Amino acid sequence: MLFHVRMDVRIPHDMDLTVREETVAREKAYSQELQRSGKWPQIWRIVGEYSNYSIFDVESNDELHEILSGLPLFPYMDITVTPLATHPSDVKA
Ligand SMILES: O=C(O)C[C@H]1C=CC(=O)O1
Repeated sequence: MLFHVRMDVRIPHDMDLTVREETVAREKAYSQELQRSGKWPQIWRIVGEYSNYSIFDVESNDELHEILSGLPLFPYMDITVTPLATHPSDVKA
């Protein structure tokens, strides 16, 4: 199942710098492990924003929720999930 996910990062300005750097480093490692596994095949920075558009390829809504809620930055993100279906005009389908 494919999902389009928008993540808007909203780290509080008063967060301790060391905690912020450690959390962002853990986020990067978590994300890259999922990218290597194939569960998170695409991630794109949205120009001019601390936000990304991502594609997830997972087995279920529950799996996606588990992945997203495990993001170290999850408490500091607004997340919008859009389920994707095959388009009838897609030449690859
Ligand atoms: O920077 C972001 O867009 C937030 C987050 C998603 C993956 C990652 O490494 O950081």
